[in-house]
Amino acid sequence: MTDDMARIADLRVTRPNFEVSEVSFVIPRGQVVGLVGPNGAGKTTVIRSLLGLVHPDAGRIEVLGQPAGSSAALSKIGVVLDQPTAAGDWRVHSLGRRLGPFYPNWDEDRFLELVDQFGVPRDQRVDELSRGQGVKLSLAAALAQRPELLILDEPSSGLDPRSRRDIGDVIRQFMVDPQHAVLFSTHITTDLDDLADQLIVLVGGRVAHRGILPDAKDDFAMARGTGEVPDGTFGPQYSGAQWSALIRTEDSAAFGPDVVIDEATIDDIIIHLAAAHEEARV
Ligand SMILES: Nc1ncnc2c1ncn2[C@@H]1O[C@H](COP(=O)(O)OP(=O)(O)OP(=O)(O)O)[C@@H](O)[C@H]1O
Repeated sequence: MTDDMARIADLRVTRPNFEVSEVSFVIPRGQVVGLVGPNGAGKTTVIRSLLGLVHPDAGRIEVLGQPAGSSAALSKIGVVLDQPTAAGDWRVHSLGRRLGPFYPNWDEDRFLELVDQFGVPRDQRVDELSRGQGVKLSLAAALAQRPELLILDEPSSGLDPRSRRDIGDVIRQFMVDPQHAVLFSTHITTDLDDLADQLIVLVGGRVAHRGILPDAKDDFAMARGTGEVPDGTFGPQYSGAQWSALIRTEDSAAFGPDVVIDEATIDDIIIHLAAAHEEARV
């Protein structure tokens, strides 16, 4: 059995005003991979390519050694996409009966257990659920398929803090099995703390940074000072006379005593790499 759940190599997807380009990464078994980046960075496009819902212009994608989108690959993947489910007028409790036949490993008891655990009302119509309840229902359905790979596209947006913690707990429980893996795209980067093993930062359709957490954060630091912004900084932002910018941690010693250096958060990395990308475009 391969240790890699999925492999993406040199993915290119060309849109009229946008291109995902040279995106390569691996989702190893036993890892939670966090996919982050600003709006429009290409996260959903990469996820949809992994599911075979988007046909790449170039590159290779394999899930469990099978081509993306093949039934063999899809049968092992549980998905929560960033769109409401199409099962509008169905009742929550009937979802399992309707979806189950399409999934060979469907576990109805697990589905209803998760529905109750998440506080989703069993008798409610699916199209009358709140956004957060809809996400929880999708997650319950994804896990009831007994997948090996869980793909979550912004599951935490619209969820209250308690619900986000519940989702984190369910992912941790899923990851107790070392054969499992998760790809998790999010804008709430603190949700990746203590959860993600690997971080992939997409900016402008390209991988701007990738690494194993928590070290991936340590590759960068934040610098701030006044006056002219020194070379070796990324995406400076200004507040009055003060600038702040991302730097490579290994370059810290090159900045003089007037530059204050702090740790960078994942948000700092995204914001300043995106700003640097925008600067490079003009
Ligand atoms: N079907 C499509 N046709 C044309 N352009 C598209 C299509 N799907 C996505 N795009 C464009 O591709 C770019 C990347 O979109 P994508 O949804 O992958 O980004 P994202 O990182 O998931 O963004 P967000 O964080 O806002 O959800 C955007 O500029 C979007 O307008």
